[in-house]
Amino acid sequence: MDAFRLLTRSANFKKASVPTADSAARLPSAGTATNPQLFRTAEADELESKHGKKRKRLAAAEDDSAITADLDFFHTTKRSAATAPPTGASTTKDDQTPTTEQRDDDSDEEDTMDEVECRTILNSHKIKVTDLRDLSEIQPTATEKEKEKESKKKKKKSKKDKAPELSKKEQKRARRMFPQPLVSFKELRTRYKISSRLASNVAEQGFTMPTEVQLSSLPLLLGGSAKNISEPDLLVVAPTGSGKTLSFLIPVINKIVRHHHSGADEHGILSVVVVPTKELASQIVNEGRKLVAGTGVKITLMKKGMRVVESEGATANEESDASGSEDEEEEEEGSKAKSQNNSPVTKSDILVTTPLQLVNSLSANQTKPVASMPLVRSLVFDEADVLLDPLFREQTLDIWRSCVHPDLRVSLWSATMGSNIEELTRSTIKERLENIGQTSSTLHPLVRLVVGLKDSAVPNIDHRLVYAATEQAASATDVRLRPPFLIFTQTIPRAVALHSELKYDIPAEAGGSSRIAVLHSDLSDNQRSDIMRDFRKGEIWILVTTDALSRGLDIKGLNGIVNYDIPNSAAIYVHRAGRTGRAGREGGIAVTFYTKEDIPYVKSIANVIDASEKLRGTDGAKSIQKWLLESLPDLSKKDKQELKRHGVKARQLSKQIGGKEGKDKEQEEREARKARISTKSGFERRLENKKKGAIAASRSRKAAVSGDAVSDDGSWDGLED
Ligand SMILES: Nc1ncnc2c1ncn2[C@@H]1O[C@H](COP(=O)(O)OP(=O)(O)OP(=O)(O)O)[C@@H](O)[C@H]1O
Repeated sequence: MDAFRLLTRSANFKKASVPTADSAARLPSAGTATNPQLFRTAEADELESKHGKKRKRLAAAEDDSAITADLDFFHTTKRSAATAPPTGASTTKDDQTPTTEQRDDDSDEEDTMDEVECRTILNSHKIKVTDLRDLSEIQPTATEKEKEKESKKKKKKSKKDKAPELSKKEQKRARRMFPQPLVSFKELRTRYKISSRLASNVAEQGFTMPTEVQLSSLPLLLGGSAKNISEPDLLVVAPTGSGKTLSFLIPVINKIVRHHHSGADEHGILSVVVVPTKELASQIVNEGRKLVAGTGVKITLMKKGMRVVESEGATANEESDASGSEDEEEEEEGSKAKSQNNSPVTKSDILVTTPLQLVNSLSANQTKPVASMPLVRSLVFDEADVLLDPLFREQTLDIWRSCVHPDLRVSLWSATMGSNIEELTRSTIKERLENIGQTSSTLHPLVRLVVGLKDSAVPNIDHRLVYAATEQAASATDVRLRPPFLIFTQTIPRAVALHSELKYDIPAEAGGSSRIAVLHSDLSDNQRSDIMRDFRKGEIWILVTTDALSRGLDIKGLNGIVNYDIPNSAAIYVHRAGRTGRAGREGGIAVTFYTKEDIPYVKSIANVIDASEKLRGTDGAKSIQKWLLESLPDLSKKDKQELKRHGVKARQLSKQIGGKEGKDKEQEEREARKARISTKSGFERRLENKKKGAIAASRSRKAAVSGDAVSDDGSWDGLED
């Protein structure tokens, strides 16, 4: 396929190919205001503004219920007078001076919704909250009633005294929860009494209304919304780009502020956030730093060689000074320079890490048993399904088990979650408690929160499934993509090959090859972070990558993604596509090319696209036609697993290039030819080669006549002996 022609159609500065002002204004990169909520009804709007209005009287700030209010995606918003922290506020002591919000502390006390209102709002936002405890623990009174009924029946009909059994429907109903939704960020302070400094840091982000996952998870995690429910362990499935990061960071930070204020003489890591990639870890640390400013809470990115707990042989004077600066870089540099054993124990409250880095640190690079982290109260697994996938599972569970505090709460977050994760979570919670000698009666609830349709792509982006017959077949499509965008391939060699094929095609007037880069896990950490920095800054327009960047990466102005190779599973499609259309932004495009080798694997992706288009509710313009869905073959479970593990077979060869010893040169060349990604057909290349050959032959003939030797490529080869 003529990939570059397709990929850069809008990077070409010819007039005709530049998108119109209208279409450009709709693009994520235009940074226009948007409503970050994906699902809502007029009924919910009415209820939310009714409850919002009560607060408006008390809080002198902007109206939360305005759907069209400007969002500031580029962080140019200045702290407003109403939300600004007091001048000269201490950077370590929080909540010293009363702010507007503090004075409004009691404002929401009586503004409690009834269950019908809560239910209406949650349903309208497609939010489903389920208590996963045993039924007897959830509604002892209901079962008591059932028992009574049963015994009456028994008397009448003289039946055996059996335990009551609820129908599946009744069980589902009994498990449903309707926590009071958070209709505005100001409620964080007024109803949930979070730290005033944290509340003003949230306000400073300029967000006008909570997204679905925020409005439902924050009340659960901050407590006080669901009757008789203490802070639960939480399993969250919510769309990509829906603001899950803020949802877990706010409660984690608030808990630490409270802990600091409680006067507890404990210093060390209190919360751990585990994520699958370094890029995501550093992105979360950046988000976290905005939220912890001035709260006295410290958030740190896990780095190689960092020590996170006191291990045998470490002495107190090896610890870094608690009064030391907040400058993370300084500390990170310091820890890099020293070997792990004599480097100081990191003084941080929140650690953000990939599983392997933390396990290596806790086990002296896996030479000792994994040390425990006795103070950790909050453990967050972001992209939990991949963390609990066999690839990372053991490391993730090691970290979980190493958190031995009895009050530990765990939360698992992702846009996709296999059914096995729920069971694994349940059993690990029980096992951990048994290991630390707690009985199951001390179990707190495990709650599941689902926003929208489980495992589906966001409804606010356009999907294109493009058939390209073979990789070399030219494809005529009307897909327009405007940088910045990401291109995903199945393997590292394919990403490298595609990058080499495309890099010289960017016109010099557009910045040439510096506008395109390739990022994958074989690059060094520094190379990866430099590339990410330049991509975020807009210096790189097109980034070719593997699934290393398919999860979590948040670049608000990303206009689209291209699946140059189809994803290995429907879940990966959801995550790759979800790199665009963040926080409800419209205009993003996800293009997926498929060749005839891919046909057996396309159906699950077509199904995801179909579901997302149904969710959007638009009639007409559907990219997946019914006939296509019906004609695509279904994949067996075994084949699905095989695909997930190894990708499309036809592209596996490229993984092996240069990887096997003892291969003869000819074989390697043959494989390299297969791995090469070409924007020209084999026929075109053969023609070109013939032409080159003819020119070279003619030159050699001329040279022979004049007595000179010229090689095939026209360079001087010297005189023959
Ligand atoms: N209430 C809000 N209003 C507007 N934008 C928001 C809001 N909350 C978060 N955002 C922004 O939305 C973007 C996506 O947030 P985030 O990265 O947390 O998504 P996510 O749900 O973790 O996505 P993914 O599943 O892809 O990791 C971020 O740029 C964030 O700043």
